[in-house]
Amino acid sequence: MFFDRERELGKLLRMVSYDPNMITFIYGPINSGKTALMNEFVKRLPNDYVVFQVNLRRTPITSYEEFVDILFSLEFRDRVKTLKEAVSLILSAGKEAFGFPIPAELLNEIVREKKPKNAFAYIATLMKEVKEAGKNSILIVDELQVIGDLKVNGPLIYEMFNFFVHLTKEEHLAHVFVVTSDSLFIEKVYNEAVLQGRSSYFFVDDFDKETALKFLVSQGFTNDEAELVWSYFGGKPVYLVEALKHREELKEWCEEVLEDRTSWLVLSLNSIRRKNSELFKDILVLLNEFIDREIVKCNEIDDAVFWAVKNNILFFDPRKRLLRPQGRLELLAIRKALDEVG
Ligand SMILES: Nc1ncnc2c1ncn2[C@@H]1O[C@H](COP(=O)(O)OP(=O)(O)OP(=O)(O)O)[C@@H](O)[C@H]1O
Repeated sequence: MFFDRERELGKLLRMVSYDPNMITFIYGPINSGKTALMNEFVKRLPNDYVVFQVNLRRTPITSYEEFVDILFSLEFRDRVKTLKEAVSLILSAGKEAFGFPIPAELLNEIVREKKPKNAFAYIATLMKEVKEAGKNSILIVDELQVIGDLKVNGPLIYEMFNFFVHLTKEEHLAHVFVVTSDSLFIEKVYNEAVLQGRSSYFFVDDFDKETALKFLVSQGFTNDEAELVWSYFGGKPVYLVEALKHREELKEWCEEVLEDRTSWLVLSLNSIRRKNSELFKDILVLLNEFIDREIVKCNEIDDAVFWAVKNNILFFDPRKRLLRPQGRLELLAIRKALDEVG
């Protein structure tokens, strides 16, 4: 059951009705519904689009071979002998193509030579052929940051950024969407010279109050029940969906989830206190800012901010340079945890 996001869907569909020009980074707090939104977007695309999804979160990627494995998914292995056959397979597969079909011989060469450029050149050629056949390519990459440390003749991520610029601004071959919840990654991307003037940012936030309440009421909740859920979880879709399963003992369930999140935070803070008392003090000062505010200005990612963002307690928006809890649950957990450790 997919709910709302009509404004976001309208924007995305409009975006791809023009020639590709920029890489679009889809970002936002954790579990805000980025993946669900992109899935719905794909469903609503007209049939003259071909969507290639590269999901890097499925398995850990620690080598070039593993990266190539994800790119050229097993599903299409050994099914084509030539580029022409690969293109036919894509065109006959419908709107969603999972991975890029590639002749086995070429794949072996790409793995042997360890030159990501060759893999990307092959994909660009495929997309060119797709375009000549009258279809528009869309590339959606989920969790690109997982290859952040991977080096294959230099950092692989830069090779990918260059490839995305080639597909968009230079050749207008494909719309490229990079989806991530990692705001530290977005911060790096935002300051990356190679991406200046070549990327745009699309923010997917939790539902606002009106939408969250509408969703819950549309699923049979009373206004009071919906208000109660909002007071614990704000508009975080994942919890709204979970709340539906706990209607019989709603208040207890809300309290339990908050208790769990608070205990986890107290444990993490106590562990930091033992290991690094200076950092612990700085984190306390930082979290104390949220005692009477929900959002604060942040100009510098110091160690305390880094820790809180890395551990998904806070979310940092690099464009507005704002820091806030990942969701309402985290805001409440911070306030309770400070009572215990402070
Ligand atoms: N528009 C929506 N309508 C109904 N349910 C939704 C919607 N968006 C998200 N959800 C629910 O919330 C869950 C989490 O959403 P999703 O996985 O899309 O978040 P995400 O932002 O991609 O997460 P991550 O932070 O892990 O990248 C979904 O599995 C779904 O149950």
